[in-house]
Amino acid sequence: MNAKVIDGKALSAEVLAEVTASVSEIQAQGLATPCLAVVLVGEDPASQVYVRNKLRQCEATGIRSVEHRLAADTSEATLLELLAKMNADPAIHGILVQLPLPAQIDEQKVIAAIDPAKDVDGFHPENMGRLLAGDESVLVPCTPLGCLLMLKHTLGDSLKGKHVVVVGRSNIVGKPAALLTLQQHCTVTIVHSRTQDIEAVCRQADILIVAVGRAEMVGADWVKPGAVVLDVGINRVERDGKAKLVGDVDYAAVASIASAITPVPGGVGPMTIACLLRNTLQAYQQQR
Ligand SMILES: Nc1nc2c(c(=O)[nH]1)N[C@@H](CN(C=O)c1ccc(C(=O)N[C@@H](CCC(=O)O)C(=O)O)cc1)CN2
Repeated sequence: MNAKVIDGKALSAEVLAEVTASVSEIQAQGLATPCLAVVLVGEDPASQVYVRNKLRQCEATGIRSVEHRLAADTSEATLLELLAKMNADPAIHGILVQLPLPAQIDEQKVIAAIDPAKDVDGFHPENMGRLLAGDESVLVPCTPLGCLLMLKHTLGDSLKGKHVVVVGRSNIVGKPAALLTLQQHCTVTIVHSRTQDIEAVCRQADILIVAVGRAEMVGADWVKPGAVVLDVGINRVERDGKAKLVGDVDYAAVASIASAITPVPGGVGPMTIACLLRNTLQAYQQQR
């Protein structure tokens, strides 16, 4: 079998085109423009790239953006003060704090300080709770939402009833990906570093979503022939003396037995940013 490549760049362009059309309509009606505030603390090179791409896509879709770049030694109190100001500003509809944060700042405290209505990352405990309760109007984390859109695009109605195995149990990807696929009537299993015979459990999956942060950990012997594989990992490795980006899945090996697979780069990553802008539009519409 040679897997179909699920093209995240093409699908994210479709999502962004829909956002652009909605923003144009809002502007044509003379309404306020949707606005996203992005906060970056420190100089992490990967975070700088992601933030730059987020701001670029805001511009391309017509969404207004406000950028706050804070020094790496910024105190938690200063960041919380900034968030309180943005929560109170009616011209800002979405707030995003780029993760990871420097060690002196408590990530959970920061996430909890964002107004849930403006939490376009969907990380706030109130939004996580609403997702758990099956509330379909809640803002949900962008990467798992991107995964869901890719699965709907690939499988359509046949997604229902499929056995999804999610590898990884993070709050940002693993747990929400499990809840979103459960909402689509899938049968869901989460596996993690302490799971016994993890390969055997993964081999039962019709759909395998891998988000562990370990380069090429999932080989062909983890995958049932014909399975759909979504690779959320982004790992920078050195191969033959050159820097290379690889996922958590051994792409060449797994593509030979899966029915469909996401590449790295160009798979789930671009969907994350497209879904952020989709969430910003949703937050705007829900605040009106
Ligand atoms: N506040 C948030 N912080 C972080 C999130 C998030 O959703 N919200 N997710 C990740 C980083 N991230 C977005 O912020 C992100 C990661 C990767 C990509 C992407 O497009 N990747 C490309 C490769 C780009 C590269 O060269 O590195 C791809 O896979 O094709 C977009 C967004 C952690 N922090």
